[in-house]
Amino acid sequence: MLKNGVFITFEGPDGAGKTTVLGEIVKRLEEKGVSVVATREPGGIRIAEKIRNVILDNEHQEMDSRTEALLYAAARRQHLAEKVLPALQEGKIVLCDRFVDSSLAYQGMGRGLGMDEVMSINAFAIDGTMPDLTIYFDITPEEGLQRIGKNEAREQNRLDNESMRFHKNVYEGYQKLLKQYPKRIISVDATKPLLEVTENVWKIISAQLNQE
Ligand SMILES: Nc1ncnc2c1ncn2[C@@H]1O[C@H](COP(=O)(O)OP(=O)(O)O)[C@@H](O)[C@H]1O
Ligand SMILES: Cc1cn([C@H]2C[C@H](O)[C@@H](COP(=O)(O)OP(=O)(O)O)O2)c(=O)[nH]c1=O
Repeated sequence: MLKNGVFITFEGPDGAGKTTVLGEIVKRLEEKGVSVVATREPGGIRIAEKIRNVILDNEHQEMDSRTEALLYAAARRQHLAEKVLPALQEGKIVLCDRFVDSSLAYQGMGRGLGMDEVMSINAFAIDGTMPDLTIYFDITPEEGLQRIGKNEAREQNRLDNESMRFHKNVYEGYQKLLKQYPKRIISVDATKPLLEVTENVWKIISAQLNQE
C-alpha cells in the first residue's frame, strides 16, 4: 500500500492526558501549515462511533470479553479503512488517540485474553498497518483515574468503572508493549504539568516528522 503520510498514535491509561495533549499538538501542527487529521478510537467515523456506544454503554455489563475485543477490532477496521488509510495516502499526518496497543493492553492483559490472541484478531483488522510512532503517556492507574474523577464533565464509561486490579493489569500490559516495541513506542512522563508533557510530546513528533 503506497503511503506517504505519517501515522502517529497516543496510548496510555485512562486519564493520562492523551486527548488534551493531542489537541495542543494539532494546533501547533496546523499553525505550521501541516496537513493533519486528528481522530480517536474507539470511534472516529460513523459506524465505528456506533460500535463505540455499544462497547462503552454502562448498561452492557453482560458483555463477554471476546465480544468486547472483537467489537474494538471491528470499529478499528472501519475507522482505518474509511478514514485513516485515505488520509495517509493523501500524505497527511494522522494523530490517533488510541489504536491496536489499547486492545493489547486492555483486552489482552486487562481482560486476560492474552496479548498474542488479541493481536491475532487485530492482525485481521489492521491488515499490516501499524503506527510509524506511538507515544505512551506513562502514569499510574491511580493517578490517571483520579484526574478523571476530578473532571465532572468527563463521562465515566464502562471501562473507566472497571476495578483497580483491571487497570493495574492494563498498566502491566503497556509496560510489556514498551519492551516489545522499543523503536516504535516512546514513553513520556504524563505526571508532569500539562505544558511540560506537551513540550516533550512536541519534541518527539517534530523529530519524527523531520526524519520523514
Ligand atoms: N499533565 C496534566 N496534569 C494535570 N491534569 C491533566 C494533565 N493532562 C491532562 N489533565 C487533565 O486530566 C483529565 C484527563 O485528561 P484527558 O486528556 O481526557 O486524558 P485521557 O484522554 O488520557 O483519558 C482532564 O481533566 C485533563 O484536563
Ligand atoms: C481503543 C480501545 C480502547 N479501550 C478502552 C480504553 C478506554 O477505557 C475506553 C475508551 O474510552 P475513552 O473515553 O476514549 O477513554 P480515554 O479518554 O481514557 O481514552 O476504551 C479498550 O479497552 N480497547 C481498545 O482497543
